[in-house]
Amino acid sequence: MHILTAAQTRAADQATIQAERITSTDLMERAAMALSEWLLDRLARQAVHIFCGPGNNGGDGLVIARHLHHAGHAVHVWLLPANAYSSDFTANRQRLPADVPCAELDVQRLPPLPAGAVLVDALFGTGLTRVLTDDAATLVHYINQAHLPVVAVDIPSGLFADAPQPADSPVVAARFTVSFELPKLAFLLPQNAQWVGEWHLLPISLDKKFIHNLPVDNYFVEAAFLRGRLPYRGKFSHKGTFGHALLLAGSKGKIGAAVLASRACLHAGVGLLTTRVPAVGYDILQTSAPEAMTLVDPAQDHITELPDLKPYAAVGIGPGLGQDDVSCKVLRQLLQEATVPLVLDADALNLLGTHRDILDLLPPDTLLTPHPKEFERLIGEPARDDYHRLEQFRGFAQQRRCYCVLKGAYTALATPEGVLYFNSTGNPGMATGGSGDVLTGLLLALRADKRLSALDAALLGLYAHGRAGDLAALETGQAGLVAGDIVRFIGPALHELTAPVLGL
Ligand SMILES: NC(=O)C1=CN([C@@H]2O[C@H](COP(=O)(O)OP(=O)(O)OC[C@H]3O[C@@H](n4cnc5c(N)ncnc54)[C@H](O)[C@@H]3O)[C@@H](O)[C@H]2O)[C@@H](O)CC1
Ligand SMILES: [K+]
Repeated sequence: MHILTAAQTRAADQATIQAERITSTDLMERAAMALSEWLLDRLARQAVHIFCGPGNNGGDGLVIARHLHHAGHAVHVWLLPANAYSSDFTANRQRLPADVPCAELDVQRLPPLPAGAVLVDALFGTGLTRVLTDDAATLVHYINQAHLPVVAVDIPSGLFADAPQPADSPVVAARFTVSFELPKLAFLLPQNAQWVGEWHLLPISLDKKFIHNLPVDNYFVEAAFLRGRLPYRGKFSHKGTFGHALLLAGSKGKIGAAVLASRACLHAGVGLLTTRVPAVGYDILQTSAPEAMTLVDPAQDHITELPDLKPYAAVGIGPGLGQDDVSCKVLRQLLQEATVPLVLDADALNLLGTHRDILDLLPPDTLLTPHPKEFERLIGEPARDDYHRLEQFRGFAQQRRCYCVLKGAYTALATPEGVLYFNSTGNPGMATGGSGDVLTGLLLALRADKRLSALDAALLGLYAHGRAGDLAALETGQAGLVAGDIVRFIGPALHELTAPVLGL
């Protein structure tokens, strides 16, 4: 899915209106009708108070009021006085049945809101041009202080759709944000979670061809986006078809990371896996991941030597590696000698952050998987806010010609071309030790598969990781989920993504 800017969203609305030969009032009716049905599916008998601004967001609110009223709900409409109103607002103001209570708000004397009411925020949408002040700001504070559930229409009022805003800007804190057709960048950033709440998208048949041709820097990745990218396993496949991967992982006390990454790699369909561990890990790995071949380092507690790289189709390094100087030498040597795809995680990234000269050795198309703290160490500069972090992240991948993953609720992938892909799967249960090691193993398996491009391997890996976590949580609950549960569901998650034979 494309993630559009506010300006592109307006253009897509206009293109749809022209292509379908409908009016903007018709499109508003379609959008607000969909939202009314979304509300009707969830409302019990609560009174609904709808706050309408002067533009088309307010127009949506008026249409919703009409539909809820016709469905037999008690609806109250509150209008924010303004000097001018949009034509679709005015048209729908006139269509509001006379028996729906509708009043202009006097911000000096705001009415008490009844306990148990549901509030609909239709004050401002994507037409917001500046931070809210004066009456609009007073109204936002009043809504937030009511401590009643708020459903925001399209976007919480006061929130910019795709740009940072000054601290302390008044923004409605919604429990639900219900938007149309495509997600907005603002919904994906942790700093906005307090306002956006749980967001939902309703399809309104915007012009697909127009949207497809719009140049965008950001995508939201759902299953449909990945359809056909993971080829089926042909009847005459053999181990060599899926590649032989090498994993360098583990140090004393952190052999579990090597085990989890190895098991994830095996369950993601790698042809063969060799795992390099220090001697302390030999028995543990042989016992807990017997399908992996174990290549023991001469040292007891840390990896100190790089094995011959010739047999391998891809190499992963980092989980539980430790940050010993000798291991750093191994990393340096790997970056200098490798001619196959690399996956770098955890301590490998921390070592890059503390020995910044090795960053220049990163081969093109290397896949790095930092979480925000590791990313900050990697670039050596804290981010001002989530938007700034995204731009640092995009810039890093472009400058280093690498694929970089930024782990979080909507894990993002940045490409060497500077495009961002936000993953849609996963749940808070996955915020648990070892789930990053699982991701590394999974990505390593997909990078060893020569049938996949670097981009497809990364996108499929991120999606399958989150999906495996979602499937696991159905069984364990989120709190009960441990990284090993994610491993168990990698197979089913990849199976869902696999292209059918002959693409039919
Ligand atoms: N364009 C379309 O065809 C559709 C639009 N839709 C709705 O229309 C919304 C966008 O409507 P508009 O473009 O009219 O914009 P909005 O309704 O978001 O806001 C525009 C109004 O707010 C005022 N305004 C902007 N910033 C302000 C500020 N900081 N303080 C006070 N006033 C401010 C403007 O002067 C204007 O009167 C979407 O978010 C969505 O809810 C939907 O009905 C779907 C179809
Ligand atoms: K709104």
